[in-house]
Amino acid sequence: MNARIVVLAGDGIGPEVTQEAQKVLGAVAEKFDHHFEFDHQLMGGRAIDELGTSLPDATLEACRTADAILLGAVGGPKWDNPHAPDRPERGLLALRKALNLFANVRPVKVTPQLIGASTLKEEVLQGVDMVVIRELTGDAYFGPRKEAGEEGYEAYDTMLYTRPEIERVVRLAAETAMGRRKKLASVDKANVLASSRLWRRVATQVLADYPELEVEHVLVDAMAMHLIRRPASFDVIVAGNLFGDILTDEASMLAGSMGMLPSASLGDILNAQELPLGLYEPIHGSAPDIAGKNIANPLATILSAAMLLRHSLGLTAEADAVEAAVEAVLQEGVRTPDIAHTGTEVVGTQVMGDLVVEKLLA
Ligand SMILES: NC(=O)C1=CN([C@@H]2O[C@H](COP(=O)(O)OP(=O)(O)OC[C@H]3O[C@@H](n4cnc5c(N)ncnc54)[C@H](O)[C@@H]3O)[C@@H](O)[C@H]2O)C=CC1
Ligand SMILES: CC(C)CC(=O)C(=O)O
Ligand SMILES: [Mg+2]
Repeated sequence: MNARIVVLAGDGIGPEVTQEAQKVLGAVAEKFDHHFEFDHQLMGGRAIDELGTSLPDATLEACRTADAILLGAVGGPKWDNPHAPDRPERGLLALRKALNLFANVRPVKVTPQLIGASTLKEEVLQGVDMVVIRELTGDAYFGPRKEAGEEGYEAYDTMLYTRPEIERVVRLAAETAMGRRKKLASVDKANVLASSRLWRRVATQVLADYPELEVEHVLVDAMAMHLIRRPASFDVIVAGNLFGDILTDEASMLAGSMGMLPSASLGDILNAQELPLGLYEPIHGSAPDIAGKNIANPLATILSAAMLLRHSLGLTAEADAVEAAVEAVLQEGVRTPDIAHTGTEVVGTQVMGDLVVEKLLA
């Protein structure tokens, strides 16, 4: 097949990890006889530096007309001034909103080979296999906000959810759970927040259509605890934007590292007539502390590329092949520093990408 994939490398380790994922996609094209065009576009901090805006019009247009989008990460201390007219993260939020990518699907799976890389006990990690669906275009990230002035007296963000925004993401989560182990946990803070009380009411109404599902409503603070106490008991978790963002960084440590969790940001896939345009990115940020050192783990981005193949290009065998190649490399005991443990061989970002390609083409 022919496909145009927009690559938004971004800032920090973004270019390092997307380079490896592109290498793997190139190998997929070679092995399975596809033609992938990689269309590199500016977004985030580099776009602010070069074009004065975090989401240039040309980037948005290239994304709208692409078959799929692969993103590294944006942001960094260089752009942290609260009084600057634009911020790298704003471009990413605007892109998600403009493409109506309201569901961020974050699978969390514990690979047996990585249990030794975790600080958690083996009996807690055995059998962990969940999907967190994080609402992506609402909540405090998009509600009315006021930045503190120079005097720093007052600032606010507004947690705002509407009924349709909750309905569509909970329905997507319910359908996902129906195709899995039929268990769904909905996360909120309904004891305190009005937006969470609406979330719980709407979720309860939507889930009444799914009597086969085993449903639990969990307060977010308790969820932070349950995630590391009984992670294997969760199948699908649905949460608002802010809670889902925080809980998945926590959940990444079940898989061993932030460098291991991929994600797909999707729109209305339940009613789509054709393969959906999606944005695929690791859950981590631009990791300025390790940028430029060739030590970032590219596997989250490579696994995001596998999700891209599966969801936006419909290439299931190819996606499976990428995931199998990643597993084969881990099986051989090769690790980037973030997932290294006793008895493993430590390699850099580029070698890790090369080894995945080697396994894929073997
Ligand atoms: N989607 C995006 O573009 C996101 C951007 N950010 C931005 O990234 C910047 C840094 O944020 P942080 O809070 O430091 O979060 P971060 O996710 O970039 O890093 C957190 C920690 O995890 C480590 N880490 C992250 N990815 C890794 C990888 N692939 N391999 C090995 N170690 C990895 C980092 O070295 C750091 O110690 C900020 O400007 C933030 O706004 C943060 C999250 C998401
Ligand atoms: C950079 C932020 C907009 C979001 C974030 O942390 C994420 O998408 O995981
Ligand atoms: Mg995050």
